[in-house]
This record gives sequence, C-alpha cells and structure tokens, in this order.
Amino acid sequence: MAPTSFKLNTGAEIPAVGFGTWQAPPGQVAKAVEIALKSGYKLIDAAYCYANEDEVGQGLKAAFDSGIKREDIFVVTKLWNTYSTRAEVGLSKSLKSLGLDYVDLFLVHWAVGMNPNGTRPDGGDADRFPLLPNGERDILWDHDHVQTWKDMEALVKTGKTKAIGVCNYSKVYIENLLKHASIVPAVNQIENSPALPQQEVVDVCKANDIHIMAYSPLGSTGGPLMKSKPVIELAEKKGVSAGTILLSYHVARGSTVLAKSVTESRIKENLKIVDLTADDLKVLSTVPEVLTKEGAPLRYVYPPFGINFGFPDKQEGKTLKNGA
Ligand SMILES: NC(=O)C1=CN([C@@H]2O[C@H](COP(=O)(O)OP(=O)(O)OC[C@H]3O[C@@H](n4cnc5c(N)ncnc54)[C@H](OP(=O)(O)O)[C@@H]3O)[C@@H](O)[C@H]2O)C=CC1
Ligand SMILES: O=C[C@H](O)[C@@H](O)[C@@H](O)[C@H](O)C(=O)O
Repeated sequence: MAPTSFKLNTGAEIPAVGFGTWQAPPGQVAKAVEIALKSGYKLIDAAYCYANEDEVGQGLKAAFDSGIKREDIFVVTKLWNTYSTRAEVGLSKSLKSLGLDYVDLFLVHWAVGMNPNGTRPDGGDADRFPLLPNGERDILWDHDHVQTWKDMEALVKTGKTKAIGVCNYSKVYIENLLKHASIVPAVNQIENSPALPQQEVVDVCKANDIHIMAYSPLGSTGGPLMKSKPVIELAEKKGVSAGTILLSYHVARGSTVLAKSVTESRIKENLKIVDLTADDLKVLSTVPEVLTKEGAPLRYVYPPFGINFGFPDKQEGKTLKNGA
C-alpha cells in the first residue's frame, strides 16, 4: 500500500498528498479548501504571494468549525520575495490572514529578494510584484538568500512555525545553503513530474534528509502532461485516471505531492493514490523524450526573475550571492 505520510527531519509527520491553492480564484478558494478538508486532505499549501490567504483562512475556519481539529491538519505557507529581509513580518501577515497562531511549515518561496518599497508604473500589486519603469521585476541584486535563511532559523524559536524549508532550490543552491545553515531545511518544494523528474536535486535532498514536496504534478493549468501518451497508456493499463498516475508517481518516489483544484469532483478524485511498480516508473521515465519530440515544454513554472537558479535545464540569467 502506498504510504499516506512521510517523516520530516524534525520528526514530524507530513501527509503524502496536499491541497494546492495557487491560482485558486477569489470566490472559489474558501469553499474548495473546506471541501478538501472535509473530503480527507490533511495538508493545505498556501502562500502570501497567492493573494488569497484570507479566503484559505475562511475555508480552514469552516472545516475547524465542523469538528476537524487544527492539530490534525498540516498547514504550509511561504515567505514572499518582497519580505526576504522581513521574515517575521511576512509570517505574521500570513498567520493573520489564515486565522492561525502557527503554521506547520514555513518555506522561502524563491531564493530572491525583491524591493520591499517598490512601486509599479501600472498601479498594480507593488507589495508582491514591484516593477522597474522598464517593466522588469524590481530585484534586490545584492540580497543573499543565506541571510534570509538565518532569519527563517530564528523564527522556529518563536513557535509561529513548527518547521522551515525552501522552494525552488537547485542542487547548487541547496549545497551553498547547507554550508551556512544551522537548521537543515525540512523540505524543498520544487516543480516535479514525469516531465521534469529533477533527479539531481531530488538526490541531493534525499542525501541530506530534506523531504521533497512536488508542485505542478498535473503539469499546472493547461499543460500537455495529462494527455501525454505514456501517462494515458499506463492509466488505461491500471484502470485509473491520468491524474491518479501523475499524483501517485511522487508518492512512489517518497515525495509529498500537491494538487490544486477548485472543482469538487477533481478535489475528491485527487485524493486517490495507487501503488506504482518499478516497471510503471520506467514507462513514465519516457515522458520527457515523448514531450520533447512533440515540441512541448517540460517545465511549466519559471517566472521572469532573470536569475540563474542553477537548474540544469535553465542556465540563463544573472548570478546571485551564494547562487549558481
Ligand atoms: N512553491 C512554488 O513555487 C509553487 C508551488 N505550487 C503549489 O503546488 C500546487 C499545485 O500546482 P499547480 O501549479 O497549481 O498545478 P497542478 O499540477 O496541481 O494543476 C492544477 C490544474 O489542473 C486542473 N486539475 C486538477 N485536478 C485535475 C484532474 N483530476 N483532472 C483534470 N484536471 C485537473 C486544475 O483545474 P481546476 O482547479 O479548474 O479543477 C488546474 O487547472 C499549487 O496550487 C501550489 O499550492 C505550485 C507552483 C509553484
Ligand atoms: O507558487 C507558485 C509560483 O511560484 C508563483 O508564486 C510564481 O510563479 C509567481 O506567480 C511569480 O510570477 O513569480
């Protein structure tokens, strides 16, 4: 039987399947979170950047009011780049929106600092996405992600988060962070799917007892992964949906998987995980080649920071301190 949870390097259990909230629209996300929790999800993945934490908090409250216990739910949120020099402020804002006094895991969203006092020529959301007059993101080029990590470490003592981790860290970023870290990140949340197995960073995390949380497992919104031939054929063979295959892939690799949906039937369907054998994983290992032949992309989430994050498939952009 596929595992339903994994152990973090803090000793805490983390569920194998989590509910994602990125791009979950206002007016829908509160209900979606409530349905997810009442259907059996034990992990909610949020972020300040998603600009919907108030509504996620409403969904949590509705579930808690119905008898679900806070201590049975694993809540994750993330420090956004404009708060990279103000980790405690970032966490406190998220806690207020979520209506919680602690989260189970607080993650650095990207190893980037963005101008905390920036503006936008178009009057848009400068608190999250400050832009320069030329339209580029307003990046703090001298910012050191290791310093953000030191501030994250200090947060653990406040009790406002039970554990800390990172997102979007490549092998070289993890290695550079570990040279200076007093606390080894509990988690690295990365884009992961049969299209983008990221074996290099998965291996370095495993070697250092850093748990992988896989995001965009279904290829995010509108991606070609759900329709990829090896995925469809394996789904037919096993008598399950393509989505079930794509989610089960991570649990078979020992990772937690995050799936987002605001559609009740899909929210429920995405809880289903099946065992995949070594042969099944071999079939899925052909996905990158198949998609590449079709001219389809393999990585779906790569925001325009203009930074080299050290991923082997993306080597362009500027170098940051302690970066690639
Ligand atoms: N740390 C980071 O930088 C990042 C973290 N994440 C986290 O990971 C989560 C998941 O990744 P995300 O990029 O949202 O994408 P997913 O891979 O979860 O795909 C979500 C899309 O798939 C659709 N969908 C969901 N279930 C099914 C299904 N069973 N059959 C068909 N379509 C389905 C959803 O539609 P609908 O909602 O309309 O049902 C939505 O359009 C995020 O929500 C977020 O919490 C994601 C990206 C980056
Ligand atoms: O978590 C999801 C993603 O990382 C998302 O937060 C970013 O892609 C963000 O929209 C950006 O444009 O930088």
